[in-house]
Amino acid sequence: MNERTAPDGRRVVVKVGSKSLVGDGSGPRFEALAKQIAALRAERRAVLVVSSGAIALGRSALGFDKRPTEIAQLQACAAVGQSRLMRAWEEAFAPYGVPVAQLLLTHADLADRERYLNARAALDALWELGAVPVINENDTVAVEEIKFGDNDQLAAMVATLAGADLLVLLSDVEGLLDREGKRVPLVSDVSEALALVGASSSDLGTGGMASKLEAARRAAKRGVPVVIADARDGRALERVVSGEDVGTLIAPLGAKLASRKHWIAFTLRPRGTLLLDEGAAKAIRSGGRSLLPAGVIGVRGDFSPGDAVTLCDAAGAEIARGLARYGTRDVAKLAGANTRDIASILGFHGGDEIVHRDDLVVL
Ligand SMILES: Nc1ncnc2c1ncn2[C@@H]1O[C@H](COP(=O)(O)OP(=O)(O)O)[C@@H](O)[C@H]1O
Ligand SMILES: N[C@@H](CCC(=O)OP(=O)(O)O)C(=O)O
Repeated sequence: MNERTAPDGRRVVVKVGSKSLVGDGSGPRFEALAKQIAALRAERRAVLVVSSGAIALGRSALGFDKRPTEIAQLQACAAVGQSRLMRAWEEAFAPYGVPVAQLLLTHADLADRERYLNARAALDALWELGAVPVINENDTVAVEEIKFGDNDQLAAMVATLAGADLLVLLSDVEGLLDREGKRVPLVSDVSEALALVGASSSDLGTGGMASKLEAARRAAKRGVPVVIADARDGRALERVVSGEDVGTLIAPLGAKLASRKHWIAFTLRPRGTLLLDEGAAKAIRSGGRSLLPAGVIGVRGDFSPGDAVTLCDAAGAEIARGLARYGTRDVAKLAGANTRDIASILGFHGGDEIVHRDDLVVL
């Protein structure tokens, strides 16, 4: 596929990287973005911003000349920088009379289905009331286990949460560049595109191009097209939404996963691994089947009933993700057993399946 078509941007998530917001000329960046977003709202589009930059802004306010490495210091930078970041957004939107709303999220907020749905309702209410939500990770309280990874991943999760039909990742590059430094307009195979990627050149951002492509892969599974575009172009967002050939479009391929299944596979973090024998691996791969105890040959990790687990074939290759009906110890006892023996092995019966097909996503 090498032709681009205009994305249907009724609901648009725009992620802006630290370097773009806090590097040279950051004042005009906030203003240029606010102007474009206000114009999109006037066309009755719903827009939300995932904004990085808290740590970078806080770090200069606190006098660090390099990014600190100690977690507590990074958290302090985020706490100081976040309010400056919001002030910059508020000032940029003020001329258009657009209220901005701060949402700080941790992964734990989205890993709980009820909190996830509450966050979705809050976004809908904000849009209905005419505000522009500005989302960042709650870095001040987010320790390693509850981190999203980086804001590219946060943006992909927020795009599916918000039911977006377009995700724009703005960075300080034209888009994905090939080995000759030329812009790649369209990516249909993320794994192939990843081969082009080197490390990020700055100590401001955390993601790099690989992270943007991973985020795009994640969003594409929910049918959301992603464009990586250049924040240095003051009209980039406008151009992307109107379908101009700028940046790199990562087009969704294949069937679109249902919202809950996407959440199981791409928002939840697997707490353990189930190893399957050949027959079970085949049955799961072909789709539409539950995992029964008989096909389990090994279990790793520490999970409870309802936690996400990853399902691997005997060679360790990941096949699927799903919600376990039993915890680690019980799965270990049930491995290889016949379904009718579950109650006698465990002393209770929590369901015939280790992972029910309704809770299972083949990758
Ligand atoms: N093939 C590539 N094409 C474009 N950029 C690349 C590529 N490989 C690595 N990069 C790096 O990725 C960076 C963008 O990621 P990052 O620094 O995390 O930005 P942001 O703060 O906007 O998230 C670019 O500035 C560039 O240094
Ligand atoms: N949440 C952090 C940003 C983390 C991040 O992913 O940064 P970037 O790679 O610049 O998008 C902050 O506000 O500083």
